[in-house]
Amino acid sequence: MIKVAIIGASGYAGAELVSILLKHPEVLLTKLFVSEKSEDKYKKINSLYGSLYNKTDLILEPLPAAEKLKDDFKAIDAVFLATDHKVSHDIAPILYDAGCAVFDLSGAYRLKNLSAYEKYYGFKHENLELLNKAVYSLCEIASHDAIKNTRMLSIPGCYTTSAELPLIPLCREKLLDADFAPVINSVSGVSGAGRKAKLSNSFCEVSLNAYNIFKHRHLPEIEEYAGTKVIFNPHLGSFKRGILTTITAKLSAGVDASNVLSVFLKYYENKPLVRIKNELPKLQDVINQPYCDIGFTVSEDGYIVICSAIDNLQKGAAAQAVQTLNLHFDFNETTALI
Ligand SMILES: NC(=O)C1=CN([C@@H]2O[C@H](COP(=O)(O)OP(=O)(O)OC[C@H]3O[C@@H](n4cnc5c(N)ncnc54)[C@H](OP(=O)(O)O)[C@@H]3O)[C@@H](O)[C@H]2O)C=CC1
Ligand SMILES: CC(=O)N[C@@H](CCC(=O)OP(=O)(O)O)C(=O)O
Repeated sequence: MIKVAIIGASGYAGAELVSILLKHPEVLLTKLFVSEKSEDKYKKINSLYGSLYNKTDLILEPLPAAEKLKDDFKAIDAVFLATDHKVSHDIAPILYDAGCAVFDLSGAYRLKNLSAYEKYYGFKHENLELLNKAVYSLCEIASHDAIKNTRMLSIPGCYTTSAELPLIPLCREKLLDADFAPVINSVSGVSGAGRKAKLSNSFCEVSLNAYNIFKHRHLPEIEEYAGTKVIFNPHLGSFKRGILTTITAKLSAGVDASNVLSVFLKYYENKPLVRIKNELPKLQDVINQPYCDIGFTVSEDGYIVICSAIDNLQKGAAAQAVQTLNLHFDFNETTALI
């Protein structure tokens, strides 16, 4: 059994982690943390999330101050950071030095392109040594040896997971016309914005609208890992969870639907959490599930439209983080997930 802690456990991604990890036979969920000044400190997590009633009595503890953090985490094998990017940026090195395997769900350790942190995240990255150790854990694509051999695991973004799983194979195998930047339209449920109340996420304000076009922080992440310029159009939808992504691209000359299917099967046939479908995927098939469903259609004149569907809190966050933990500790990849 490994001892596991979650920082940011009262948030949407953190609570999803609790729910998954309670089912994990190799994990002893030991500690849950919120910020030092949290309104929820010392509450039971099951008082915030009724679905956890009778499943755990764990309490949300205030995170100790930085000076104490290293000693307090020496007995912990793995820690999940379900915290804001800057919080993760600041505390990950301390937890790493305490000897923990660190699974960071934020964007703080995803990009190797340093200038993107200032432009898209609004802070200068100051932990370059740890950033160099971080492995970007898109589990179906990343090297499993790399995931095993580092203790700094950076979990991909939610929109990016839904875009990169279809795009990376097609870009790597040069099936897409490089002169035509793929256009990615994604619609996310409101839980993607986190649990804290904000006017833009309140019931009467949420509609269906695009936002942050050309400046969303997942744009540099998709471009870095798919290796292509893209146009990324995120949308907020009036539903709780899930992301449906529709990608329009132009195929390279001579490429047809059978070539696309062969490449998807080459990458994903033996990957239990990516399902290649012969129809366009639906959100309802992946909600509360750890899967990414992918389907596509090709026009007679060589364009392709690919759709992917994930649950933002599962394959887009907590399930992918647990999948990474499973690979890191050599457990079965889907333990506690399916
Ligand atoms: N929601 C989603 O779909 C996805 C989220 N992510 C990423 O996961 C992370 C968490 O997201 P999400 O769950 O939505 O966010 P929430 O806002 O729902 O939760 C944030 C959590 O962090 C805690 N927290 C805030 N400040 C601190 C601090 N200084 N120290 C310790 N804990 C703190 C909050 O509790 P309190 O404020 O009470 O202290 C809360 O538990 C973010 O980096 C996000 O970008 C990634 C993929 C998808
Ligand atoms: C609907 C909504 O607001 N979604 C969030 C993205 C989800 C998220 O948490 O971003 P990371 O995956 O980078 O951590 C946003 O656009 O900022």
